[in-house]
Amino acid sequence: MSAIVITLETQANSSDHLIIQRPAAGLSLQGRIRVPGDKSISHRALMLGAIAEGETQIQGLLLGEDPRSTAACFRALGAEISDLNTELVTVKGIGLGNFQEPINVLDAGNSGTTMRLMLGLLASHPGRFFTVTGDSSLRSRPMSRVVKPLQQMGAQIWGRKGNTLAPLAIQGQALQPIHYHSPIASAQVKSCILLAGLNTEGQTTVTEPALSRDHSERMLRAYGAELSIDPDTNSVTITGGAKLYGQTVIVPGDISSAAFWLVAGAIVPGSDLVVENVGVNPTRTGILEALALMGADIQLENQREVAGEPVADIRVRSGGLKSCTIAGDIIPRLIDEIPILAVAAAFAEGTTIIRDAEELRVKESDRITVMAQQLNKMGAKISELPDGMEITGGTPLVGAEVDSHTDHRIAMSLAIAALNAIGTTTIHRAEAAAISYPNFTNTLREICQ
Ligand SMILES: O=C(O)C1=C[C@@H](OP(=O)(O)O)[C@@H](O)[C@H](O)C1
Ligand SMILES: C=C(OP(=O)(O)O)C(=O)O
Repeated sequence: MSAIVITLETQANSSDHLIIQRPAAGLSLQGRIRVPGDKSISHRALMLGAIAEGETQIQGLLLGEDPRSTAACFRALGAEISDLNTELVTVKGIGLGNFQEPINVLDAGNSGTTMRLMLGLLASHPGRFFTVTGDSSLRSRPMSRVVKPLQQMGAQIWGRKGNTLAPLAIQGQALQPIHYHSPIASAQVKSCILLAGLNTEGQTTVTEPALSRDHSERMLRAYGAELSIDPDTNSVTITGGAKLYGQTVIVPGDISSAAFWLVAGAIVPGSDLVVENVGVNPTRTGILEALALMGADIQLENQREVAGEPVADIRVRSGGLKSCTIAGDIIPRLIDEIPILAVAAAFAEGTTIIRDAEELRVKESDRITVMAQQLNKMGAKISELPDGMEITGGTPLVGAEVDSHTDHRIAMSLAIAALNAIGTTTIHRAEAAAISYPNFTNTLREICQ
């Protein structure tokens, strides 16, 4: 039985080709693995640590490019953040309202979360001027979704294309509280307004059309903010002016990263994998529900609560998958997992429909178009819908030359598809994985042994 060959080749332009040569038979995935820290929680631990009084200690921080961008921005705003490459990261907070005016542009890199959440804080710091930018992907992503409500609070923000695109310039102001009815279920929009509200006298409320991830709400409370939540209307109200105090944050493994292994274990015959220590906050577990609908054999073991977030070990064993329909309120609870869900659907019997996911078009890439194009190169049958995809599974995939379009979730989803495709797949620009999962290729090798 020949083994799988996984090669990472760095090109002259310093981008990587990930080459996966799958054996004709005999591959199964085995082992107990861990995934890196949750990206959403990592950003928030750094940000709230920076605006709190005293010291925050963070265990298990994600060392991906995105949280590194957050750390760099908040260092420039005055917080003392220790070396990120250590087991315990400490943040010496400067207290709410105390940002220093950075002497240069704040660079959020590839991270929408960094830019949108930070904008809420910057806009509400009177007397300071800030400029923010990002990489070419982030500079093309819509910022009006946060700029508009911040302007309703009195913020002064300027940007390209009618203040909708970064680079943005912000003249900090004392803001007015609002009740904002967000047209989209977005944790970034919700968190931006809550952070602006934190630094604004009075009560600021955000209502969203469906519940998005609630890490900000949980962590703001833990740091000492006054928050009330109305689950019937998906509304959160924050009372401005509270002092935050440094906390110990233990970051669980990221379910969005675990999703790659859950799908890999479900589709590669004979597999039995356990992903340990994964955050299973109910606002993030849509992927588990979707895979259950598809008939995947997934079990939660050792369920517990760690530092205010539910955590479990997740076991997956391979088995035939069937198609399903994913739409409506579940979408925000699995938004980042749709690329890998498309891979699962390509191996499932029947036609899977994904709808209400137009947000995918404004992520790091247009994830609807890119996933359809790239997986179709491998022989998948995916047609685009304006707000999703129609995926007819069951035909074997074959190795091909594919491209991540510099989108981390696309790079990793294509690698998992390659594990179950006949022959050799080359993923161009695979280095994008480091945005949220720096050790992805090592874990891939580990479970294929
Ligand atoms: O708040 C967060 O940490 C995130 C919210 C989501 O974005 P939207 O708020 O744009 O849906 C998600 O896609 C992103 O990866 C992380
Ligand atoms: C969309 C994502 O992140 P962000 O919006 O923070 O760039 C993601 O991680 O898939």
